[in-house]
Amino acid sequence: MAEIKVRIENKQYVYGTSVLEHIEFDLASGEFMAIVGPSGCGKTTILNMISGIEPSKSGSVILDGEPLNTQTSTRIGYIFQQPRLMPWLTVEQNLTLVKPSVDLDTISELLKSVGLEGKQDCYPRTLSGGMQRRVSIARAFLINPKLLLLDEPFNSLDAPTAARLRLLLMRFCQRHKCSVIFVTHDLQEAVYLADRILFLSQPPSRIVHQESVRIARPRTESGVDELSWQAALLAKYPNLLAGSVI
Ligand SMILES: Nc1ncnc2c1ncn2[C@@H]1O[C@H](COP(=O)(O)OP(=O)(O)OP(=O)(O)O)[C@@H](O)[C@H]1O
Repeated sequence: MAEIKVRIENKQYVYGTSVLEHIEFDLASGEFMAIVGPSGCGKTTILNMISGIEPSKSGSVILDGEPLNTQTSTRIGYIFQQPRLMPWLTVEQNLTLVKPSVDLDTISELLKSVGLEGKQDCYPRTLSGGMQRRVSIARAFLINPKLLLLDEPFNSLDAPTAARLRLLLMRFCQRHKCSVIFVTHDLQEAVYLADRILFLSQPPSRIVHQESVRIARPRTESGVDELSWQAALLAKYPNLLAGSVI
C-alpha cells in the first residue's frame, strides 16, 4: 500500500495559460479518491503528470517517500478512457507485454476473475467494448500496482456493463489494497466508489472543495442515496455544483 503526495504548482501547455494551479493533495494507503470537474479542467492532465506521461517542471509526486521516476513508475497502473489494447496482439500477449515474466496460470486466473475465461487467444477486435475494458483492468492489476489511476474508464458503456465493472474494480482494489485516483464526470459514480471526492474548478483549475464520502462499505449502487448526498452538499456549498463544477 502506498502513501502519495501530489504537488502541482502550475501546469501550462501554452506559455502564459495555466490549466492547473496549486493542486495539492495527499492520498492515504488504500484510499479511493475521485476527482470530479468540468470538461477541460485538467483531470486527465493530473493523471498524466502523476504517471509521468506528462512531464512536470513545477510539481512533484511522492510515492512512499520517494519521488516518482521511471524506476518507480512500474508501481502505477493506469486505466485510460479507451482500453488501448494492441490490436495485433492476442489478449494473452497484451497482458504479457506489461509483465513478460508472468506465467500462464496467473493469466488464466486473472482472466477468469474478470469474466473472460478462455479468451486468452482472442484478438481485441473480436471482443466487445466492455470485454476490452475488462482486459485493460486485468492488465493494470497484473503489475500489482501500489497506485491505480483511472480516467473515466466506464464512459460510454451500457449501464449494466458499467455497473458490473465498477463492482469488479472495487473487489480488485480491496483485494490488492492499492490506492486509487479515479477521474469521472459522474458524481453518482464518485459517491458510489470513493472514500473522498475532490472537486476542481474551471481552468486555471484549483481544488475548490474536498468531501469525504461517509457511506459504509460494502456499498450497492441502489444503496447510495446520491441525490440526498448531493442535496446536502449543495445546501452547504451552493456554488459548488451549480456551474462551477459539473
Ligand atoms: N498535450 C496537450 N497539448 C496542449 N493542450 C493540451 C494537451 N493536453 C491537454 N491540453 C489542454 O489542457 C486542458 C485540460 O485537458 P484535460 O484533458 O486534462 O482535461 P479533462 O478535465 O480531463 O477534460 P475531459 O473531462 O473533457 O476529458 C484542455 O484545455 C486541453 O485542451
